[in-house]
Amino acid sequence: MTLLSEHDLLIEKKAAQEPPRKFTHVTYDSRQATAQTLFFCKGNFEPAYLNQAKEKGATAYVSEREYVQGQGLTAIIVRDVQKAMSLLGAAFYGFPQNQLFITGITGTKGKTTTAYFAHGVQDAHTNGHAALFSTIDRITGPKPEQRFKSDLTTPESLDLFHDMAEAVKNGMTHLIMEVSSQAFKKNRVYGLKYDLGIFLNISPDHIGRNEHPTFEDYLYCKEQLLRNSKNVIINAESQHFDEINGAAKGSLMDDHIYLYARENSLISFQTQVDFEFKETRQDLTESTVEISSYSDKGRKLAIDGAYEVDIPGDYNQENAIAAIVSAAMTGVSATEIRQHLPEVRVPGRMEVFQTKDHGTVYIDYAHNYASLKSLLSFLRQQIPDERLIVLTGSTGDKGISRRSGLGQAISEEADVAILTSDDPATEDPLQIAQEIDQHIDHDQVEVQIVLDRKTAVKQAIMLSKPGEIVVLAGKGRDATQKLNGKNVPYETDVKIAEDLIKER
Ligand SMILES: CC(=O)N[C@H]1[C@@H](OP(=O)(O)OP(=O)(O)OC[C@H]2O[C@@H](n3ccc(=O)[nH]c3=O)[C@H](O)[C@@H]2O)O[C@H](CO)[C@@H](O)[C@@H]1O[C@H](C)C(=O)N[C@@H](C)C(=O)N[C@H](CCC(=O)O)C(=O)O
Ligand SMILES: Nc1ncnc2c1ncn2[C@@H]1O[C@H](COP(=O)(O)OP(=O)(O)OP(=O)(O)O)[C@@H](O)[C@H]1O
Repeated sequence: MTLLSEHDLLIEKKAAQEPPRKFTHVTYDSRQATAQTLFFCKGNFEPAYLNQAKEKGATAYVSEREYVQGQGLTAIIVRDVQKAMSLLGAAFYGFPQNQLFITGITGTKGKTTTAYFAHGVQDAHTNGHAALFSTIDRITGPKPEQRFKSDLTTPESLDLFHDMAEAVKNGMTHLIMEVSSQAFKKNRVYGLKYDLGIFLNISPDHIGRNEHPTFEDYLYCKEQLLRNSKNVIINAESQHFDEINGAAKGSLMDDHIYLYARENSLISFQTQVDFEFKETRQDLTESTVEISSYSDKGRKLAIDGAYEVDIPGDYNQENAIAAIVSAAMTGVSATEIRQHLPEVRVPGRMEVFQTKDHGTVYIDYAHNYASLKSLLSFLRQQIPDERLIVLTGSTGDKGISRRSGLGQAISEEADVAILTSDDPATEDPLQIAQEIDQHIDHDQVEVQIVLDRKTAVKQAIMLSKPGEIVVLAGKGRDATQKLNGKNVPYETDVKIAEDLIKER
């Protein structure tokens, strides 16, 4: 109760006749309640869930209002249940964050890739004692059963602190986690402080029903990482850099803010950054970047010199720089970083497959303007005179602005577009494809609509000739399709492509 009062969250506590002495479980899902559970009523909650929680043994509930269904239980009425849940969750699991060096990563694009880079290097440095909470998977320990698939980029607070506590129990000393703007908006990470926060970039995305009402709200939520970190690393080339840097300066002294930018970028002439980097070699599969430090605090990290990045794409160099600086700040030497960075691969991000009789196939997660544009313009530079064939769809029920963005990126860079399904959810995939198509310049790009994704993948590869590039965008290694509102198993773009390539 003290914790809630300190944060001005407690409105009232109504104790049951026999108030609980202790709790052995906390949950926000009535189906998971057991004896002596503290139950949280949040989100699209239905009062009947409280009946179920009570039947299963819950002894108290936390909620923004009192429910008749909660009669007989201790009721803890709070101003904001999500905030209360995060604080009480951390306390229930013994404040596991205090025993981990936590690196939080935010940005519209590159969170997962940067998290994998940082994790790969920190895990090697700590002999397997770095945990990872990413969009793809969560790693809470070194054993295979301590690695599982994620459902959200940043878990609900109770799950977050549960998994952190597991990581501590499994001997982990470091945690690298992606922090989505939704996590801040929904207070999944309320009260959590990061040892290090990385801000990669921001561009319009995640605006709409169930997400952010405006871009300003999206930016404000992302900036919370800077306000809750002890040290921050910021990509100075990000759009809205002045606001982002301003948010960092609002809560941190300059000594705790590390800025990086590409050499000769506009911002590198306007602002004193701590690190500049330049590409010294790049091809279709890898690149080399060279870092130079330009401040005392930058020089102290001793990371000047060349690094190999074995995931293609110039934007992955930016992601790698953030990971290199962050690793150095956690005590990893430049030699170790140089050794382990090239070993990192990210499932479903820039995976390259060579065919015998057709083009080179890239499987990537790009699914909005910013990411598809970066990907295609990188590939276009590599093959200025050959055809670039792109397969994409766009998700239903969210990110509506992505449809025009994808059409625009295709018009600017591609020669052929195959429009298909990508989690249409409850929407008609044909209509989504037509919406993307409306934004494609038909004088520049030949368009085909093939709604069955497996057929579309095969068609895209078969259409290509040696020297050309096929991009299968949007799904990475996703093994489900959301069709007609249901999650249906999907072989994955990777498996379909591999099987076809084996045959050809
Ligand atoms: C809008 C939003 O944030 N929704 C999240 C939220 O939903 P919610 O609280 O309304 O939960 P709900 O599923 O409607 O159910 C209401 C409550 O009743 C409970 N319940 C339900 C059934 C029952 O029988 N008994 C019971 O007690 C549920 O456990 C829940 O506590 O809490 C759920 C977990 O408890 C999340 O799964 C869900 O994320 C939805 C699915 C989602 O897609 N969110 C996206 C937008 C998201 O958060 N994405 C970001 C990444 C975006 C980015 O890159 O920026 C992320 O971090 O993943
Ligand atoms: N720094 C970057 N700038 C622009 N595009 C990028 C950057 N890094 C990665 N991408 C593109 O975005 C896609 C998604 O990358 P990644 O999964 O690392 O980002 P994310 O922030 O975790 O994305 P999401 O929020 O969609 O899960 C990649 O497949 C690539 O096409």
